[in-house]
Amino acid sequence: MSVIYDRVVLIGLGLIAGSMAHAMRAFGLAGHVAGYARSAETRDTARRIGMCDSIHDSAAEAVAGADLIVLAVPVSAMGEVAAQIAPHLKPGATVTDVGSVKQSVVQSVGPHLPPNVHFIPGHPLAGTEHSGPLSGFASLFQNRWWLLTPPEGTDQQALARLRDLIRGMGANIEDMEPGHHDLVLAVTSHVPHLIAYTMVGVADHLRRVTESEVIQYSAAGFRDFTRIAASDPIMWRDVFMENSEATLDILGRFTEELFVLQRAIRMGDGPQLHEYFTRTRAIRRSIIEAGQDTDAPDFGRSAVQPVATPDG
Ligand SMILES: NC(=O)c1ccc[n+]([C@@H]2O[C@H](COP(=O)([O-])OP(=O)(O)OC[C@H]3O[C@@H](n4cnc5c(N)ncnc54)[C@H](O)[C@@H]3O)[C@@H](O)[C@H]2O)c1
Ligand SMILES: O=C(O)C(=O)C[C@]1(C(=O)O)C=C[C@@H](O)C=C1
Repeated sequence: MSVIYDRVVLIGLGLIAGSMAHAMRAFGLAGHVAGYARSAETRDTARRIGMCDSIHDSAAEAVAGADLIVLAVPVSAMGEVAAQIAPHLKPGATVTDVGSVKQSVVQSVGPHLPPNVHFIPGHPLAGTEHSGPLSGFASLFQNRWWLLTPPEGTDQQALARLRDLIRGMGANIEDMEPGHHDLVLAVTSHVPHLIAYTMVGVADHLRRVTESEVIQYSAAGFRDFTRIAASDPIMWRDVFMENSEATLDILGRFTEELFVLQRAIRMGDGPQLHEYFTRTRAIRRSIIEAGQDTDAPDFGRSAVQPVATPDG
């Protein structure tokens, strides 16, 4: 593949920036990848593993002469970082971010940036429960969505170039309005994480009653929850602080549904439970058929299993 940007700088050197660095280098998408993180320990680790072509001790030095600047820090730190780099940006450069929330990033970053740079916010829908400079890997974005929220009047050339880079890392792109992004992600990512955190919290309380049983007999469903609930506490604190409105909206709907199921169980209403679970199973199938769950076994893509009747 050909070089899309001569000089890219990654601010924040964790899972997402590390994965971008590995992908850009593996696919030859950037002439030079520079990096900066606030903590000296993170910078040292990034140097040791050769994550980037150069690691800098100040954000100002890192962004000097860069064609693309990627903000890959927790959402609450985006505004502060934008203020630090703003006076040092090259005219005509593009600034993007990878934050999991978009409205608050647009509000906190946009006002700091000079009018002669292009700001195109983004969000790769790809991640793991791991964080930090050692957690990145080049294939993270393969066949994943990368949402962009370009403001009205965005320079089309700058946008096309950023899209080329993202496609070059293996992702598929969709444009969205920031408010809509935050609502969709509240449903598909933020509230599911909150539910996982809660369920593991419940089990932790129970563990004190049942001693080690929760761990010893941990079933696959619960283990999936523990993986999600092991995600970075700073990142997720920020997601809920910065996307509180959509999260509370979806959480309200979730609670209503939970009460419906709770009542069906209390009333012994098997048909209602069966009808509900049949609907949700169809959703899982459509995700697999759309190729969005790369971990799922192949049967989901090639054949549709018969739906069991209430009698089995
Ligand atoms: N982890 C995921 O699954 C995932 C997926 C998509 C998007 N995101 C978003 O990507 C961003 C980064 O997440 P991550 O998982 O790579 O996090 P991470 O914890 O792995 O890395 C964050 C990095 O930012 C640095 N940092 C923190 N505050 C800073 C500051 N003020 N100045 C400079 N550096 C600072 C940290 O030292 C660390 O190197 C977040 O906004 C997150 O919402 C995460
Ligand atoms: O796979 C995971 O571990 C993730 O949680 C990744 C995940 C998600 O799918 O919810 C988490 C947060 C993001 O902003 C994007 C992706």
